Amino acid sequence: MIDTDTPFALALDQVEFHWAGRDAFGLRVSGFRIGRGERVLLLGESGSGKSTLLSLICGINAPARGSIRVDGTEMVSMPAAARDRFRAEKIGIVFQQFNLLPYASPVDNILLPLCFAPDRRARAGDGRTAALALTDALGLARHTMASPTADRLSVGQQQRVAVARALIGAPSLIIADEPTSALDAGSQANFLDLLFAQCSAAGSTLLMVSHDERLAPRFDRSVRMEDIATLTREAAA
Ligand SMILES: Nc1ncnc2c1ncn2[C@@H]1O[C@H](COP(=O)(O)OP(=O)(O)OP(=O)(O)O)[C@@H](O)[C@H]1O
Repeated sequence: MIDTDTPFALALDQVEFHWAGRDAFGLRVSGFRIGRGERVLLLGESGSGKSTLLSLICGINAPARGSIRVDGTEMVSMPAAARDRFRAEKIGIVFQQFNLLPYASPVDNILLPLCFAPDRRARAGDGRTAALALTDALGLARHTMASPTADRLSVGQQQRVAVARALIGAPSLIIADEPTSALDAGSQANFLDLLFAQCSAAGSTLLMVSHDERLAPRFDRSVRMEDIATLTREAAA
């Protein structure tokens, strides 16, 4: 459900970004907004800049100019350390490659963001109990969660641990970069059911990236990269 009292979970205006050393290659977004509680699918071909855009929204990279507001707070003007703390509190991220710590346990992986986010840690309460409640809801067996290290899990199990890590402590914005790409169609539908249910329970807004248009009907709205962003490429040599 969309909360209209606080209009935007995410607002980008006149954003311009260049990768270091690639001045002629840039990504521009004139305006993009997501309402609180919305579930938005971001579609785009490989190389269209989806992951780059997510890195800007998460504050991992900073644009050369423009405004990026999460829950009404401007991220672009923040010093890098403040931006890192803000990201840990406000944004749960499911990375394309999951980025789990291979030699840490599944539970310790899930608890990791809470180390840098005191408000989120307080919301989670007892971290271990919260982590296991999430993984139960995401369909991970307790014996899987008892694995001493995350690298012993299957890809699908790692994916669920990565989602639990993003959701723990109910951050206001969940960013997921192609989290269903390793799943067959039946598992994808089931995974989205679980993800949506957990986002609703946490009151989190969801922005999910995919190149799979068939997922669009499941979302409140789908947006194509080419409709919100312009890529400027270097001239061919
Ligand atoms: N670290 C980097 N340094 C320089 N250029 C980069 C870097 N990361 C990505 N790019 C460039 O940015 C462009 C967009 O890449 P990006 O990964 O954002 O696309 P994408 O839409 O997420 O692709 P995919 O669906 O294949 O993951 C590519 O041309 C790539 O070469």
